[in-house]
Amino acid sequence: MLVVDDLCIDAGRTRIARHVSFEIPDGRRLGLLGASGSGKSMIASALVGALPPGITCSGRIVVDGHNVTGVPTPRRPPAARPAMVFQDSATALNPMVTVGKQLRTSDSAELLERVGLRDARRILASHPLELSGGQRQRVCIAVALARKSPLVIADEPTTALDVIGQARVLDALREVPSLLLITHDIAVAAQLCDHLMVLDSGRIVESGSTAAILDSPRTNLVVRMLDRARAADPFRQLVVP
Ligand SMILES: Nc1ncnc2c1ncn2[C@@H]1O[C@H](COP(=O)(O)OP(=O)(O)OP(=O)(O)O)[C@@H](O)[C@H]1O
Repeated sequence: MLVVDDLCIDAGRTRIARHVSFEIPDGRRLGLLGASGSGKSMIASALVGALPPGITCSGRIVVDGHNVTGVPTPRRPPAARPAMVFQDSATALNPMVTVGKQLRTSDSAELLERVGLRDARRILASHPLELSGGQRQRVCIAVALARKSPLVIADEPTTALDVIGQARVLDALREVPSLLLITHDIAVAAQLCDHLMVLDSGRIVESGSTAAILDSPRTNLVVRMLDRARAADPFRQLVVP
């Protein structure tokens, strides 16, 4: 269980996140939505204690009963270490170490298969920069799954993928115990998440069950997101998972 209480994130005098509070009870899949620059990735970084230098936070982040505000993941008790899929797969992996060595698990081929990577032997022997962006993105997801953490935080995990790759990754993420999915795409969030939370300029402007938000959005921002998603792909229904 994750509890975030009154989280504020600041870059000097600029406030990036404003009094953000939410919970992820065990078993929940929460989608964090918002336009580019609204503060989604910064909130994710705060949750794993990895804010960039010069960025500060206040408030409280509690994971599995431990107050871990500002504490980097490796220094936390094991139960309070969410697995993180960072947005930039090129920098998230160590370029000098093969995928196989970074996955470090006996079921690595099966994990790669689960995220839609079939050529497991070649990929395990490759260094990250020998892979395509979409392959690297799926390796990052496999690395997060390998941690077997009760909570996975995935920041835009499907942006480099085609629709088939995207579906495989969403299926794999459906299996994790609890999930925070960060995305600007309400159609992706609606496919995977039972609850949604919408951020505008660092402030939560709407939150609730996916069904309630799709049925009766309360803000113009969400109405516009839904209109855009339906116009972009009229064949895909926005359905409640
Ligand atoms: N290192 C930094 N120093 C100062 N400000 C930063 C830094 N990194 C990001 N910001 C600012 O913080 C705000 C939130 O950025 P963030 O990356 O969290 O947005 P986001 O919602 O994840 O956007 P995107 O969907 O484009 O990834 C932006 O205004 C950005 O300019």
